[in-house]
Amino acid sequence: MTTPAYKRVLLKLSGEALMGDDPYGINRATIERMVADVSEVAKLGVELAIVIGGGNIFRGVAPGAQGMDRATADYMGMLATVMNSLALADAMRQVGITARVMSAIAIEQVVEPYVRPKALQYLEEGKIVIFAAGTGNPFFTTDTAAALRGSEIGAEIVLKATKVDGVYSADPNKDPDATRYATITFDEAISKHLQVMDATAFALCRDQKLPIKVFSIVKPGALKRVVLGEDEGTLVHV
Ligand SMILES: Nc1ncnc2c1ncn2[C@@H]1O[C@H](COP(=O)(O)OP(=O)(O)O)[C@@H](O)[C@H]1O
Ligand SMILES: O=c1ccn([C@@H]2O[C@H](COP(=O)(O)OP(=O)(O)O)[C@@H](O)[C@H]2O)c(=O)[nH]1
Repeated sequence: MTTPAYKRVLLKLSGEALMGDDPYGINRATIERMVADVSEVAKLGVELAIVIGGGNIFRGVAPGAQGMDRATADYMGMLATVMNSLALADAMRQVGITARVMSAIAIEQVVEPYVRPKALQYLEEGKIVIFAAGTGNPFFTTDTAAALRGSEIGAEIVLKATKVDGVYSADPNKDPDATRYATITFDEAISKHLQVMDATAFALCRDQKLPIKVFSIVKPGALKRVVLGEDEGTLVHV
């Protein structure tokens, strides 16, 4: 089966996963592998928009940010996502994929600003759009940015590629007895305080009836399996 289950998706890539086994920063082999996964899916004809996090860079500067004003630290985090977006777009360029980076905060000499109709146009042209700088607001996360942009562009689903292979009854990195859900409702995920995504992102997707698939960013072929509608990860639904 090679028919994709979706026409347009919003892919959220973990920033933290970009560092691979390094203590922080962008691991070359890791970003190349992510691009290879994305490329496979793009070849299926799926329109792809991407939101990438910033945890890999921000973790590196975090010791110096201790005691910092929260909003200022968050702006630094947003700038980290801009760096990751540029690195991702360039890694795509190197393998012949056309990507456009659009930023939620104005830094016009570096990347073009986010303009919704322009983003829609790029997607229709088959280009990959990378949304940088999260929502552009402090006190939010890139997961919420994924929910927001996913809603704006009319994506059929938000695909959260992260370090775990789905939503568990508790944080699997802390609780060895945690069990994975095949599917879970937004209300359940919110009421059980499952931390795999923040409540703002869950609530926005719930209100917009935009399902989320949580799956592993490290498992080979997982993204393609998800896009083909195969049994992979956890579906969060209304
Ligand atoms: N109930 C849960 N199910 C799955 N993962 C969970 C859960 N609770 C907490 N987590 C943690 O959430 C992490 C993923 O969320 P997050 O830190 O936002 O990652 P990302 O870098 O993808 O944005 C996982 O690595 C896992 O340790
Ligand atoms: O709309 C947003 C998106 C991100 N951030 C900041 O950017 C950081 C990096 O994003 P995130 O932690 O979501 O990335 P990931 O977990 O994927 O590495 C966050 O911690 C926030 O400090 C923010 O302030 N507003």
